[in-house]
Amino acid sequence: MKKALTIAGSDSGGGAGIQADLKTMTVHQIYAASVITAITAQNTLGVQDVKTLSSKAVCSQLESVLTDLKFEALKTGMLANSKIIEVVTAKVKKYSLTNLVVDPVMVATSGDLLLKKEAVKTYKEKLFPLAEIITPNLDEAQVLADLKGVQKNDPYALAQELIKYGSRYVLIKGGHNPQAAKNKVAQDLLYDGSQYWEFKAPYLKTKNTHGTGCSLSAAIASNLALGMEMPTAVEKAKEFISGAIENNFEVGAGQGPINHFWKLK
Ligand SMILES: Nc1ncnc2c1ncn2[C@@H]1O[C@H](COP(=O)(O)OP(=O)(O)OP(=O)(O)O)[C@@H](O)[C@H]1O
Ligand SMILES: Cc1ncc(COP(=O)(O)O)c(N)n1
Repeated sequence: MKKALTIAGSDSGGGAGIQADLKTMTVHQIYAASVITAITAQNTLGVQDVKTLSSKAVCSQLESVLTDLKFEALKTGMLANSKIIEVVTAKVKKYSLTNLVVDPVMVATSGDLLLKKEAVKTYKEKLFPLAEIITPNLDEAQVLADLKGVQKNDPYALAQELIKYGSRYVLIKGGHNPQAAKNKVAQDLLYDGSQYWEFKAPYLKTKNTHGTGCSLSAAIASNLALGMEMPTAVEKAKEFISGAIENNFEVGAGQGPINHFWKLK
């Protein structure tokens, strides 16, 4: 049994965060362990409250799992602030962890902030250089790259800028790209500093996409744990997400979750 670790926030509504990661890893037949960074009071309508754990509490969870379990891959989701990013960085170094997938979560689908502004710099300087891949959505890529003019909306320019921070791959997710709904294509762009890979899927018209970003990065980490090369890991993860969005179901009155279980069909 391959093992993967998620370091992320809890979504009490079960659609995103740690809960989405555990479901995703489980349906990929990966043994999943979790380190919780924050407890969000959240449902399909939004985030009602956030309690961020101390970096000490995150540190002791990491020590517990890393002194005992050996992981083939890990992912980070909501890291909330600079101190937590620094603790994660220190442990990745101390335990020589490989196959690190960094999903730089900043804002929930509902628009609620999940990262302190000061932490953007820490991500870029400390954690990105250790990552095998970073997976920002278009909005996050824009904040991280800080480009001006037309380049701001260009995934190719954004990928070229972000690869400079030292991750091996950059994946710019296109679900929030206004072009996606217009052209009816959800396109993600992978870049390794010299080659581009475009991953396309039909853009599905549904409000139930809560947790897509978390689940995509957890699926990439699962596929890396299973031994896939990065382009294949992303291709398979994208197939998984497209199926999970297509098979979504109604939970709650707002933006509902995707259906992780379709993979078991
Ligand atoms: N309506 C859609 N139809 C098809 N694929 C989609 C749709 N929305 C998002 N995706 C895909 O889902 C994955 C997550 O992309 P997105 O850009 O939404 O990331 P995110 O913003 O981090 O996720 P979230 O919406 O959970 O915050 C990508 O592979 C993207 O192409
Ligand atoms: C704890 C937590 N982590 C991540 C997200 C982002 O997911 P989404 O953008 O789909 O709301 C979230 N809403 N909550």
